[in-house]
Amino acid sequence: MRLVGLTGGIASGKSTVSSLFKSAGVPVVDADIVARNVVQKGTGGWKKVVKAFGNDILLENGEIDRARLGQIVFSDPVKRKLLNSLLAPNISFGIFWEILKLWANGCTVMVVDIPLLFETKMDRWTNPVVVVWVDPKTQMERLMSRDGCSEEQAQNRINAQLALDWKKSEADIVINNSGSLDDTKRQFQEVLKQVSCPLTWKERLMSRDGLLSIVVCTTAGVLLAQKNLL
Ligand SMILES: CC(C)(COP(=O)(O)OP(=O)(O)OC[C@H]1O[C@@H](n2cnc3c(N)ncnc32)[C@H](O)[C@@H]1O)[C@@H](O)C(=O)NCCC(=O)NCCS
Ligand SMILES: Nc1ncnc2c1ncn2[C@@H]1O[C@H](COP(=O)(O)OP(=O)(O)OP(=O)(O)O)[C@@H](O)[C@H]1O
Repeated sequence: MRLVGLTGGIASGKSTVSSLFKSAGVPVVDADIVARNVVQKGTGGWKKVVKAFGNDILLENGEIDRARLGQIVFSDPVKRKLLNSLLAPNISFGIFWEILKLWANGCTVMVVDIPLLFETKMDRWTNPVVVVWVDPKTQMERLMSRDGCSEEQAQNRINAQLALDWKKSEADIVINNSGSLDDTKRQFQEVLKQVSCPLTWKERLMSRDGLLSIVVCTTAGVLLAQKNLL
């Protein structure tokens, strides 16, 4: 199995690239969706967050007010660390579960879209790591325009993550998303070729069918050996 790590900075274009992967038939595990699911009303994650941050972060219907919680954690590193530590186990398990389901379905190449891939050190489980990079000015403009936030709020969100240039330096593959969507799509075609190249023997062994072959061969070997010994 090949686990492709997809990461970048906030509003650098990860979701845009992950949609391209999905359109090309490559399944994507989206950590932002997992992170949303684990704090749905009544879940264990929801209970932990409400206990730590109080009822003030709830909407009238009892769901978490994400905008409110975002304002709190993106302007206070201590509170952000608290939220991260509370949710990390739930998010990691959720991601693992989604990967396991795809693996059990026989999927051999999948993408995990994790904004905090390097920050959470999950990059050690993925290969190759694709970083979606964007120049700082464009990142700021796109973030402010998409989220309708001020420059200060946008800067706080950018500062909450490791520097995008550093992530770029650690990447196996970089997609420069500073230009047009067509430009990104062109780069994506090359990336798709790279991530779809034949699996290495290690990746094959890690896939469902590879592991099944090992189990079948080992069982047959043991049975044969026992028969010969009798
Ligand atoms: C703070 C919250 C409530 C804000 O929700 P909101 O709907 O406004 O944003 P959303 O979840 O769509 O995240 C948007 C982007 O913000 C960035 N981001 C989210 N959480 C964090 C964080 N803890 N630290 C740094 N950046 C973050 C990511 O780039 C993400 O793609 C939410 O992001 C959250 O619960 N974060 C903690 C969970 C987490 O770590 N998520 C990242 C998945 S690896
Ligand atoms: N090449 C592009 N040209 C113009 N706009 C773009 C381009 N790529 C992405 N965008 C826009 O920039 C914004 C951020 O892109 P996107 O949501 O894909 O980023 P992201 O990295 O997934 O963000 P987040 O970290 O918040 O999840 C979106 O509004 C998107 O439509």
